[in-house]
Amino acid sequence: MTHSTGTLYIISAPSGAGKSSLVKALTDADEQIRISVSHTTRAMRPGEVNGVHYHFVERTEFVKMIEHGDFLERAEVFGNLYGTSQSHLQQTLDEGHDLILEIDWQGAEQVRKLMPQARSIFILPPSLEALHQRLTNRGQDSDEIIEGRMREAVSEMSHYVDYDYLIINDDFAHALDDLKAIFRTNQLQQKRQQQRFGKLLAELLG
Ligand SMILES: Nc1nc2c(ncn2[C@@H]2O[C@H](COP(=O)(O)OP(=O)(O)O)[C@@H](O)[C@H]2O)c(=O)[nH]1
Ligand SMILES: Nc1ncnc2c1ncn2[C@@H]1O[C@H](COP(=O)(O)OP(=O)(O)O)[C@@H](O)[C@H]1O
Repeated sequence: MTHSTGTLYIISAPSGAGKSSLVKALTDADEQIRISVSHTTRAMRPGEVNGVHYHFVERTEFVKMIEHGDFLERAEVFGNLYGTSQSHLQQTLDEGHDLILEIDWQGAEQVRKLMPQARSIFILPPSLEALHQRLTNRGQDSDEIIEGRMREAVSEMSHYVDYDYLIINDDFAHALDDLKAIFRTNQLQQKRQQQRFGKLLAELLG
């Protein structure tokens, strides 16, 4: 009997680098990979759905959740609170699903300490100009918000060295192939470990 647990992935990137688009394309192609839905106090964007893109909550509710110890990790980003709730996280992994946390570098530091087996991926844009262009083309944030995100981008990007994998999202299809290869490689490693574990257990049990 082997026990198959999924892998926890942390994915970070400066706002607008293409992290959500890449993760969506990855999970559309592989239904065993799940995305964790964070809680946030930021305002909902047009087209966003509560409970799908985020759990949108008031600051008072978020603070209550902190006090109850509901979060695995949390951080203040661009003046809003974001956090990963503990509920369902371990259950999803135990069911054998890989789970993606799309979180910033501060959250990544907290998760690495708590779950050192997590794999982390950083996504970079090809240039700051391209990043600005993508934030503008996305058409969901005001100029003021875009400028704020551009100011934070360099500081967020300076943390890429702490991650296991680095992807440059220049051509989308290439970046998606890189992302798929990371998951494929880890899934193979996981299978090998399970086979070794099964063999060892069979030997021990005779
Ligand atoms: N620490 C932490 N960061 C998060 C979480 N959810 C989202 N973020 C980060 O918050 C930042 C802003 O997210 P969002 O407002 O959706 O903007 P977007 O990245 O431009 O789509 C992103 O860089 C995310 O990595 C979370 O649960 N925890
Ligand atoms: N490789 C790419 N080339 C051009 N545009 C891209 C690329 N990847 C993503 N985009 C676009 O850039 C914008 C920001 O992408 P998004 O996934 O929302 O970024 P993030 O989640 O990192 O903030 C979106 O409009 C998306 O369609």
